[in-house]
Amino acid sequence: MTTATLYERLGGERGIAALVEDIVETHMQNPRIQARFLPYREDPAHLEEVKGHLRDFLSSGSGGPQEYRGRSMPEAHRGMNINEAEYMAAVDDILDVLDRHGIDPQTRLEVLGIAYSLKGEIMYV
Ligand code: HEM
Repeated sequence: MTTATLYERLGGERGIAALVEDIVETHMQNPRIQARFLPYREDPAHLEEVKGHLRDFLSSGSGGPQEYRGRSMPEAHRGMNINEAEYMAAVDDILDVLDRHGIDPQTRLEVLGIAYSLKGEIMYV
C-alpha cells in the first residue's frame, strides 16, 4: 500500500511536464492520430497553450496544486468526431510514455482508469 499521491508518483510538476512533452510528440508520430496533432507544429503558440492546459489537467486531476483553466473535455473535443480507434490510440500513447518514464504498473493502471472514465466526454462529442 503506497501513501504517495498519484501526482507524486507521476513525478510532480517536473515529471508531468516531461510526460506531456513526450505524449504530444508521440501523438504526432502515431499514424493513427497524427493528423489531429501535426497542424499544431505550424502554430507553436497555440501548441504551448494546449501543452500548458494538459500539464494543469494532469496535475490537478492527480492531486497536484495546479488549477486547470482549459476547456471542459466536451468543449475541447467538440466537433472533432473522435472515434474509438483514435481514442484507444491516444490512450496507448499515454501508457507507453508512462512506461518509458519508469512509472510503475499500478500507477499506469490508475491513469488508464481515469482515461476510460473520460471517454464519454471526448468521443463523438
Ligand atoms: C485520455 C483522453 C484525452 C484527454 C484526457 C485529453 C485531454 C485534453 C486536454 C486537457 C486538452 C486541452 C484543452 C484546452 O486547451 O482547452 C486537449 C486538447 C486537444 N485534444 Fe485531447 N484529450 C484526450 C484524447 C484526445 C484524442 C483521442 C484526440 C484525437 C485523436 C484529442 C485531440 C485533441 C486536440 C486536437 C486538442 C487541441 C484542441 C485545441 O485546438 O485547442 N484528444 N485534450
